[in-house]
Amino acid sequence: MGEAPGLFEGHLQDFHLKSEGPETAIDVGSNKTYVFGGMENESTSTIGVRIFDKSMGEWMIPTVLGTRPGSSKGHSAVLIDDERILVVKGDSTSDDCFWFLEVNTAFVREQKMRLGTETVAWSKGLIGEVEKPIVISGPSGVGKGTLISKLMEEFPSMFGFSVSHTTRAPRNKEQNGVHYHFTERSVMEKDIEDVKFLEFASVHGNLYGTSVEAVEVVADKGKRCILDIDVQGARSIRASSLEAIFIFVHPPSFEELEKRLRARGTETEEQIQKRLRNARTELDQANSPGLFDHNLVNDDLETCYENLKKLLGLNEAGKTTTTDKSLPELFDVPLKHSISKIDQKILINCGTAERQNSSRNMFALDLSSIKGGAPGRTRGLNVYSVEPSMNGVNGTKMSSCCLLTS
Ligand SMILES: Nc1nc2c(ncn2[C@@H]2O[C@H](COP(=O)(O)OP(=O)(O)O)[C@@H](O)[C@H]2O)c(=O)[nH]1
Ligand SMILES: Nc1ncnc2c1ncn2[C@@H]1O[C@H](COP(=O)(O)OP(=O)(O)O)[C@@H](O)[C@H]1O
Repeated sequence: MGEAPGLFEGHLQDFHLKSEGPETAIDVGSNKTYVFGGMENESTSTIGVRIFDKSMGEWMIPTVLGTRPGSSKGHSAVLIDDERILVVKGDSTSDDCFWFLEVNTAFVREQKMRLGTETVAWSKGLIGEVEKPIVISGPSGVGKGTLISKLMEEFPSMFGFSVSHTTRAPRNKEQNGVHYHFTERSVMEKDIEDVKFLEFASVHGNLYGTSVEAVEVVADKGKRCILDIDVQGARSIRASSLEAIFIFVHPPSFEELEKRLRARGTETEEQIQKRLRNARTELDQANSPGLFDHNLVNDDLETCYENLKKLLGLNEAGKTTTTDKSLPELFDVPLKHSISKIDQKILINCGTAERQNSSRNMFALDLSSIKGGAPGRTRGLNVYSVEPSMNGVNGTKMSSCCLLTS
């Protein structure tokens, strides 16, 4: 904390402030100016964030949540609404140029209360429609893993598994980083403190959790995320900003569940007993109002799998289209570019002397399409190329114009 450096004196009211070096300042409300740029510190290479509180005349260094953008030699920024700022990284491609700094979303407000510090959260913007993640819950031994494996095998380009963290010991054939990230309890507890998990729960005596990164990795590949988590985790996800489809898998009978658990041969008798006790509670909770969207009974495996595909809209035709699914076409955002906000659209002008003949100089980002937010990715960005006109774009008069840095 300290005094505003001379650089900003007299300029802080200016909505689009240009600073020396790769720094940007954006006013949010009448009291705060968010300044970002440079490096956070020598050991991290990311865009740092500071806040100047005008009423107090003090700088604040916020707690920064979410995966951060890599460092950039220049970026532009614009205030979207009183909840978030869009930062466009220069000298990058469209799969890594849109970053949202959440300053007052529900998630950020909640974390501010919890941490007792000024807090912001980064959320990377992903172009294109990504379908909602799928949460699959059900008692131990019901066949969740078997169903998920079948889905991933049949549709490898469509689905990606969210690899959870757990403190339980690996089973014989389980690989670290593939089935789970096997973790020490103390490490996982620290990561939970540092808000690295979307959700976590104590299940059968061990900690399990979905890290923000586990979901982001899948989203970044343009795949639909599948989460195999318990009922407590499903509840937490329901309450979070991650919109998902919730499926509960039932056994045909309690006896059959016990038979499968024993036949799997991965647990000791004591662990089997614990899992069976917990299964009764989980089965009771399957009917909690508003929690699960779909219930499946895994009696005959093939029938259950077909039903799962049906409820996910995967018929033979779907299979053909989804296998051909490709990521959106990439475009470059040069270091020198500018952005402007017009109603619910952001215009990105990539026009430079060298690129004057390029037909792909001007892009529009439709803000009305954005979904989700921190922690995780802001999905479904609709970006398209537009023709500039004398009076703005397609006759729309440009309002605020934003800075570019270099
Ligand atoms: N809340 C939560 N539960 C999880 C997570 N990962 C796995 N689980 C659940 O933990 C329970 C135990 O999983 P596991 O030890 O692999 O045993 P299994 O269900 O018998 O295969 C299952 O109900 C999983 O759905 C997670 O990240 N979060
Ligand atoms: N419909 C089914 N009929 C018979 N056995 C099944 C069926 N579905 C799964 N299994 C078997 O039951 C055991 C438990 O399945 P698994 O997928 O590990 O359950 P979960 O992931 O829910 O703990 C495995 O040995 C699996 O092969």
